[in-house]
Amino acid sequence: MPAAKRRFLSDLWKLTKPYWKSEERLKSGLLLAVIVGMSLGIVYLNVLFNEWNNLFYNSLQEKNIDAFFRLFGRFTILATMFIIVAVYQIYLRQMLQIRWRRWLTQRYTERWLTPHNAYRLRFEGGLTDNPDQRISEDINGFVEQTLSLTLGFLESVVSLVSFSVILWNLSGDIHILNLPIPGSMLWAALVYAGVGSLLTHYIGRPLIRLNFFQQRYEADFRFNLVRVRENAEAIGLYGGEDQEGRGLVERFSHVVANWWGIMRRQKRLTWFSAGYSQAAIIFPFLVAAPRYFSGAIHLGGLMQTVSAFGHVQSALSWFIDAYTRLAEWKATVDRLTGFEAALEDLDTHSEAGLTRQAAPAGAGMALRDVSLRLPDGGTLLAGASLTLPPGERVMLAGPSGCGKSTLFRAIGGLWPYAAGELAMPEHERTLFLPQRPYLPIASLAGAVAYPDPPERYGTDKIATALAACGLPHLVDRLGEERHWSQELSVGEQQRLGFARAILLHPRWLFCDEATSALDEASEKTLYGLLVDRLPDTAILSIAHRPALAAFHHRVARFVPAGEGAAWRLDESPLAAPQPVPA
Ligand SMILES: Nc1ncnc2c1ncn2[C@@H]1O[C@H](COP(=O)(O)OP(=O)(O)OP(=O)(O)O)[C@@H](O)[C@H]1O
Repeated sequence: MPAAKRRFLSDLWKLTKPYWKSEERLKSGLLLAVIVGMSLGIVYLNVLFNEWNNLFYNSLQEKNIDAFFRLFGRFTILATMFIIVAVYQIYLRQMLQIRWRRWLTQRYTERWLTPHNAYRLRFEGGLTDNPDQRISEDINGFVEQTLSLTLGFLESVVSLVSFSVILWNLSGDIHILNLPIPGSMLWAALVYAGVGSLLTHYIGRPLIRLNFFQQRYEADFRFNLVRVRENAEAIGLYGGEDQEGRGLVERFSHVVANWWGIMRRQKRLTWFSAGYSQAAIIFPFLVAAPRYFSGAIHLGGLMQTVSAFGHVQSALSWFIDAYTRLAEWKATVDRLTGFEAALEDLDTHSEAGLTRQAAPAGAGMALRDVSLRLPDGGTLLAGASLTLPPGERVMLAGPSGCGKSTLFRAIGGLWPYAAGELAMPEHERTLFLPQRPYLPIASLAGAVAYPDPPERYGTDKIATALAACGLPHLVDRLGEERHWSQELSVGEQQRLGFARAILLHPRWLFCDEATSALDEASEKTLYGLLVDRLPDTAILSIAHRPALAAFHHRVARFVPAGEGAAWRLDESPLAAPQPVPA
C-alpha cells in the first residue's frame, strides 16, 4: 500500500477510534449494528426484486394474467418492506451521526478551551487556521462522510458479490478464438465499470486539493467579514470602508479563482460520468441481446440480466459516484488531523512558558530569572526577578513595546516563549484587567461578574460595585442582554473592569493600562477605590502615567539591557511607602 494511503488510513483510525472506545460505544455500537443490518436487508430486497423481474416479464411475455396479478401482489409486499427499511435506515443513520458529532464537538471544544490553548494555537503554524471551522464544519463533514462512505462501501461490496453470482448464472458462454468463456455478462460489467473507475480517478484527482483550498478561502473570507462587522465603528471613523472593501474583494477573488478551478475540473468529470452513466443504460441490452434473439433466454431472463448488470455496474461504480466525496473526505480528515496534531503539540510543547511552583504560605508571588522571547527567537527580556508580597502594590513601567504585557501573558500562562520560575500561592484568586476588559454578550450583570456567574454575587452587590466605579446610570440595566463592548465607551468599559475587580475581590490583581482611557482625576478615584476596597490584594500595574506611582509601594522598570537581550528589569523602591492620596 502506498505511504500516502497508509497515512490516510492511520489518520482516519486515529480520528475514529476515540468515539468507538468511549462510554457511548455500547449504545452507538448497537445503533450501528441495526443500521448495517438494514443496509444488508436493502441488498437482500434488491436480490428479491431482481428475481421478481424474471417472473414478472415472463408473465407478460406469456400473457399469463394470474401470474401477473400474483406478482403484482408480491411487488407490493416487497416495495412496502423496502420503503420501511429505507426510511428507518436513513433515520437511524442520522441519529448516530448527531450522537457522534455531539461527542466529538464536545471533545474538541474542551481541548481547544483547555486553559491557554485557544491563545497558544496561534503560534502553531499553518494547519490550525480557523479552529471555528474545524469544530463546526469539519467535524460535521467528517462524521457524515465517514458514515455514508463506509456504509455505502459495505452495501456496494455485498451487492457486488450477490449480483455477480446472479449474473454469472444468467450469462452464457462467449467464444473467443473458439474458446468458450463463461460468465460473459459478468466480465462485460467488470470491464465496463473497471475502465470507468480508472478514468474517473484520473480525471477527478485534482479536486482533492481544490476542495481543500476552497474551504480555506471561504473561511478566510467569512472571518474578514466578521472582523469588519466587529470593527464597524473604527472603520467608519477612519473612513476605511473603501480599503476594507478592497481587502474583501481581494479575499473573495481567491474564492472565485479556486471555484473556477473546481468548475473546470468538475465539468471534465461530468462530461465523462454523464456519458458513462447514459451508456450504462443501453450497454447491457446490447451485450445480452444476441442470447435473447437466439431464444437462449426469455424476456424475463433478459430483464433480470439487465437489472443484475445494473446492480453490479452500480456497485463497481460506487467508487466513481463517491469520487468527489472521497476527495472531500480526505480533505476533511487532513484538516482535522492537522488540528488534532496542533492540539497534541500544545500538550507536549517544549515551549512550556514559565516553570510554575506553589509559593510557601504567606510568601507571595515571585518571578525568578525570567526571560521572554519573541516567536522569531529574539530576546525581549532577560534575567528578570520580582517579588510581590501579599497586599503589596508594584507599578511596572517601561517604554512602549518593551514587553510589559508579554510579561503578564507569561504570568497568566499564555506566552510559551518564556523561561524562568514563577512562584504563586495556590488556590488564591488571580484577576487580569487588560486595557479593554473582555465583555461577553450577556446580561450586564453577567458581563460584570465574568467569568463567575452573576448569581454568585446577586444584583445588589453588582449594582453597588457599578455605582462605586462611576456607572450608576447602568444599574437599572443589569438584566439587559447586549453586545456591551460595542455599546459602552472605552472609559466605561474600563470602569466596568474595576467594578469586576471589586466584586470578584482577587488576592492577586494584574492591571495592564486599565485606566488608559480615563482622565487623571477618574484614574485616581478608581485606584483609590481599589486600595480602599481591596486592602489585602496585591496589585501589579502596568501604567505610563507617573501620577499612578503614588498608589504603589515600588516601581519596577524595563530598562535597556546590555548585549543579548533588549531589556532587563530594574527595581527602584519609592523613597517611602506611598500614602494613598485622599
Ligand atoms: N503574538 C505575538 N507575536 C509576535 N510578536 C508579538 C506578539 N505579541 C507581542 N509581540 C511583540 O512583543 C513585543 C512586546 O509587546 P508587549 O505588548 O508586551 O509590549 P508592551 O510593553 O506591553 O507595550 P505597550 O506599552 O505599548 O502596551 C512587541 O514588539 C510586540 O510586537
